[in-house]
Amino acid sequence: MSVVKKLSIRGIRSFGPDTDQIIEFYMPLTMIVGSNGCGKTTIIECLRYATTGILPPNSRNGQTFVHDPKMSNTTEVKAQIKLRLQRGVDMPIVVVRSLQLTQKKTTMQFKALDGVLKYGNNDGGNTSSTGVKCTDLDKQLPTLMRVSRAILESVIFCHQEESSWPLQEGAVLKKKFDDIFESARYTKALDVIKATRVELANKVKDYKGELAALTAHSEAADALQV
Ligand SMILES: Nc1ncnc2c1ncn2[C@@H]1O[C@H](COP(=O)(O)OP(=O)(O)OP(=O)(O)O)[C@@H](O)[C@H]1O
Repeated sequence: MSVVKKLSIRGIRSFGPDTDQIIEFYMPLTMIVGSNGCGKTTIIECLRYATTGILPPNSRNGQTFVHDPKMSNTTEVKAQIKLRLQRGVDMPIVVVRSLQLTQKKTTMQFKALDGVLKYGNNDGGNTSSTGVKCTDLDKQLPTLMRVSRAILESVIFCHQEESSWPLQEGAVLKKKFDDIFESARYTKALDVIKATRVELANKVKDYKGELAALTAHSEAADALQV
């Protein structure tokens, strides 16, 4: 099981780009309470983005996820989300994701920069990697947390705008459940098991043939010696 310990947000939505805002999470429950627009949803969005790399819906590919540069009278905002998790008794996982929003002449340019990943190993050692590609972080985090990306996306850190997916039409619902239960992986694993069984059965057949031939040779050799 993985536990969320600490989240630091800088330059996301209404969280300004000049200071890190730190949220600590406590066992067994942390309640986030605040007035409308104070940033509760942003906290969930940051947790989801940090663990899966999935941007919030309707965020114009990240452009409205990062703090608006105009609000800080600047042309560029560098944002950072830093998340500390705890896996097992004493195995920390730290992920740092950096984002950048630049005001060009007529457009805004959003960039997700390479991140940082640190985690403790079973043998007591530590792995620390900087400049990790976002796509690699997206794959590694769910594996390290031992939670599938689909469950992080649609269940644990489900965005409020997407939370009615259980009421959607059959095909959409089936796709969601297939993703959550990783049915594609299960079907693939079954195919691999079936193919391996056939391959091993053929090998057994060959070995049996070889054994029969060797036994016959051995009996012939014994007969010659007598
Ligand atoms: N790109 C942005 N730059 C700066 N501020 C932003 C940006 N996008 C959203 N905001 C502001 O961030 C806040 C978003 O807050 P959020 O939706 O997280 O609040 P909330 O506490 O969940 O509110 P509610 O209780 O209404 O759901 C709003 O005040 C919004 O105006």
